[in-house]
Amino acid sequence: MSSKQGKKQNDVAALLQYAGGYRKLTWLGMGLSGVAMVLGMAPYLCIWLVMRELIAVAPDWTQAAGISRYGWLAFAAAVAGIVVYFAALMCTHLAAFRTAANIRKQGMARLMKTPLGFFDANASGLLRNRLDGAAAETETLLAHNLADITGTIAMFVSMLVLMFVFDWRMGAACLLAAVISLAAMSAMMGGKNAKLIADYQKAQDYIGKAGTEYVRGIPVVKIFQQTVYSFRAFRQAIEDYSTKSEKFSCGICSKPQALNLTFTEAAFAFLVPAALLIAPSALEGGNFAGFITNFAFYAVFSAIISTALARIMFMASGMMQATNALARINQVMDAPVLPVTASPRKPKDNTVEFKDVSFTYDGAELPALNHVSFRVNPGETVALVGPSGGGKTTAASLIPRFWDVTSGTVEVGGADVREMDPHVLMNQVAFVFQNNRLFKTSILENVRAARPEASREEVTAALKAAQCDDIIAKLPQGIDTLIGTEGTYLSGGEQQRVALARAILKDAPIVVLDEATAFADPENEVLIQKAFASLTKGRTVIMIAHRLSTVVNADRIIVLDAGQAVESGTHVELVKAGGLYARMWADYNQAASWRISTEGEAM
Ligand SMILES: Nc1ncnc2c1ncn2[C@@H]1O[C@H](COP(=O)(O)OP(=O)(O)OP(=O)(O)O)[C@@H](O)[C@H]1O
Repeated sequence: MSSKQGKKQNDVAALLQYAGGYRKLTWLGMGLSGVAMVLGMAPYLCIWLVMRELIAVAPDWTQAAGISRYGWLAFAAAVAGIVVYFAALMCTHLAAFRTAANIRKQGMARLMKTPLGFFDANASGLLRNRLDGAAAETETLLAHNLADITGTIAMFVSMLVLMFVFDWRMGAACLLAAVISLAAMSAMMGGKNAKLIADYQKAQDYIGKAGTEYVRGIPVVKIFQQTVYSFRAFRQAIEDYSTKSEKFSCGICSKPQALNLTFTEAAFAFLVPAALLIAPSALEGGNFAGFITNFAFYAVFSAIISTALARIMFMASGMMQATNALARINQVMDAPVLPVTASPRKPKDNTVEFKDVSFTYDGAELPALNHVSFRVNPGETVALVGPSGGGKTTAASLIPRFWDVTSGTVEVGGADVREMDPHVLMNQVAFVFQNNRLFKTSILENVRAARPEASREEVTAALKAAQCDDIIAKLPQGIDTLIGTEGTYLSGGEQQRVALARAILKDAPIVVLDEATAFADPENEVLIQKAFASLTKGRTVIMIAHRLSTVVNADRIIVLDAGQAVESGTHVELVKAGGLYARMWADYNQAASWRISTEGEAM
């Protein structure tokens, strides 16, 4: 057996690992399918027996007493074949459904243990779709193709037996066509063509990805009046696909495919000359009736050769699908896992401390954070400010372990976050980031996601504290309204308030929030500020501040510039110090005064 074939079998075995105890059902299904196929051959044998009897008694057909018995036998075998095949499919389907369910479950479990930062580079929706698609493909493969493998093998073996048992010469003539067809098929799949197939599949994958990117970018194209040609990647993908599919078609579908197609249907073409060669000796030998019986049998039987070959083709494509599905499943199963300590430490209090923290993103040359140290005492509010790209979001992301530090430690309550039980860490800290997603479910369930055991009253109170009364009032079914459907969409500012209600309900002693109100109108902004106040009251707060007006009252301000904490102090201290913060404050005030004067002129 070639190593490639071995690998494909391993792929199937690897997929079956997910079936657990149900694997036995797959084996049973495969066995039954083989039995069904042998039973399916029995009617052909009966046809031969009927023909032999008819020819033996010709022209006095009334003497053919046994033919009805053979007829019933053929009928019984055909019915039994169908029943056994049905049972085989029941077994393989049960195992396939279980396998697909297990793949989905294990994949989701793996993704739950993956550091959150992983999803920045690998969209979670895409991963889920990939897993879902591969699991669905596995279902078809395990439910049908595997059963058909044994069926096809059984069909081939019984076909060979029947071919040689009556007249090996005519059997060999029928088989010759099959051999040529198989050789053409293997030439089609192997050698240079294997590369053509791989290139074609890659191009197909690439066009899919480029297409998705293109559709996502349509709004930008429209806004900036760009032509579709600005989507060079997509055009390139189309061109690449057309070249690869042309090469694929010419390589695969030329000679070998022509041979394959011709000879799958050509058993008869070899049978007739073979019969003409054998006929004289049959006449001389005095067994012409036997010869005619055999010829008639092979003429009928040759039809199933093309069926058998078609099944082999399906089998090969099923194996390819298995390899493909497994590769996609492995992408999810091989996702990195957040290391979890065996003996976790408990936080003593609600302090957050960065001790000489450095962090470099995978593949980046420069660190996003460079030896940063600061401490936030329980109940304090500390604001992270600084120019764009300074490292504010990165610093905040290290607290929930979106990523782990490259060096130094991030501590919560005196415990290194890497040494804490992730559940304890998550219960200790509430996070409100800019892209807080709301689920396509009711407002009630969206908020309750923070604490599933919370009562309806608690959710309502959290929504009230997050200034969501106006949102609830305008929704047809109040907090039970499904959002994201039938026109019940929330604006960016409204979504942020619902996300704040979620964080308020969580009632964690430490809050990390990204104060982004860029998309909120003035009315929404006031409400968001009030919601922030409810959320942060009495808690340890680390706030990523984009607008300096919100940090004036912070207990401390850390200025991050190019990954370094360049200044630290209160607003008054930092303005007095005359450094980067003072310049940012001056710029901010100037911008604010420009806004006031232009608004004044407009009026
Ligand atoms: N996922 C990522 N992979 C690689 N580099 C990243 C990633 N996210 C951020 N960076 C880089 O890390 C540096 C710090 O980025 P960060 O988002 O923390 O800055 P920021 O101060 O929050 O900026 P802003 O105010 O614009 O949100 C930047 O140079 C940025 O390009």
